[in-house]
Amino acid sequence: MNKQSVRNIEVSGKKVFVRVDFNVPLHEGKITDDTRIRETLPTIQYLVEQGAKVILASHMGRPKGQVVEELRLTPAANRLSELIGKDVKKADESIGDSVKAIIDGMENGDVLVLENVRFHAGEEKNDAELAKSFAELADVYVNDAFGAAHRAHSSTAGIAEHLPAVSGLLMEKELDTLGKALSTPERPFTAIIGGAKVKDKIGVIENLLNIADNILIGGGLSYTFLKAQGHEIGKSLVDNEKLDLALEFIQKAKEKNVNFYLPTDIVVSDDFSADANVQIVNIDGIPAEWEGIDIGPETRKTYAEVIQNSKLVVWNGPMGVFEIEPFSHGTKAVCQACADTEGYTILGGGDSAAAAEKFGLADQMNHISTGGGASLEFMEGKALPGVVALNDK
Ligand SMILES: Nc1ncnc2c1ncn2[C@@H]1O[C@H](COP(=O)(O)OP(=O)(O)O)[C@@H](O)[C@H]1O
Ligand SMILES: O=C(OP(=O)(O)O)[C@H](O)COP(=O)(O)O
Repeated sequence: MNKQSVRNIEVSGKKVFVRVDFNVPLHEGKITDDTRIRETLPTIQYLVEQGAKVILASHMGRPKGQVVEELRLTPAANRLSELIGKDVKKADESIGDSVKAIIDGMENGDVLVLENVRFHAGEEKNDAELAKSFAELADVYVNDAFGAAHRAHSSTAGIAEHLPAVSGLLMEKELDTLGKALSTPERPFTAIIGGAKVKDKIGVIENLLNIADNILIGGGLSYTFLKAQGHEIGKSLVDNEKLDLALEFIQKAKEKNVNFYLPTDIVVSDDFSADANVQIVNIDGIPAEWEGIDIGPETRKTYAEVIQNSKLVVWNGPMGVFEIEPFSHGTKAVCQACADTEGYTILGGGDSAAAAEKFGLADQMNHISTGGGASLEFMEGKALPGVVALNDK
């Protein structure tokens, strides 16, 4: 990576503002998955060991510039304290005199979690005044929030104009792993794209057509392609504005000798529930009132074989509605193939990571990215504002 890391600068005795992504899932005030907090521990522990005053800032959810009680960072601070076995202070604000007073009372090696930065409306606008107010709290800026690196906000981009700005260890690991894998991919390189966010994900396929050997399409994304090819897709998820683009991608894949796989059979259902009627049909047999909900057994077999024979696999997005057991088999088969292959496997996207956890296969992936949108934008070849803002080596 051509950006300076926290290991390249002196932090001992310094006030270090660390932007982390503690945007973890919460249910009734309890954290249901603390992966993002655990993944930040190497940076936090490094700074504590170096005797820095560690000031952590994060967003949580999308409070739109208002104080939303349920989106405070208190549960994250408490969880962090348990994980590092050390008292963690928590501020009720993220800027201003009250925060400065807390920081003035910090000893070297102390850790403070600021309040949700998105309680200030300026954060998402990359407001210059807010960025200055964050910068006033510290001597050094560290960005370890890979999950938010695709956002140009005051705490991810603007603040870097005022302080020496370097990457944290998680940021470095994510960029190195994704960067190495995609710049000189081991071949055959297979990309698997699924999930429901058709608009967000279709763009990544364009760049993958330039670098992958095989592209496997599944999940809700499939039906836009199948419809574009003239198949009846019933009530399946579709983005009618992307039909031409879908056809263009299929054509480009042919020109570039990329093997572009679409499902050949589908699990369809007449309702979005576990006790719905279910059928397995080939792609010309989707009944008009039914919905495609998972890839079928033949597709699963084909996809698993491609994955087994790959040297690099990048997977983003489930193959079906895996949350409901009868529709989880496609995602499970792909996940199992990723676990079994000797190739290097990279998994991105919150739901895909949750699926791997659910099937007990998460620890068999080589890298699970903490960024969904961020890893997608990285794969699209876009510059990430939170990285661009850091000091070059
Ligand atoms: N055929 C389908 N129809 C509707 N929803 C689907 C289908 N296949 C998968 N999904 C849904 O897609 C969601 C995940 O999509 P997405 O957010 O794009 O993935 P990720 O979080 O991994 O990036 C899951 O909740 C899953 O139920
Ligand atoms: O959870 C996140 O995004 P992700 O679900 O795409 O990984 C990040 O914390 C960014 O959050 P945002 O999409 O509200 O800017």
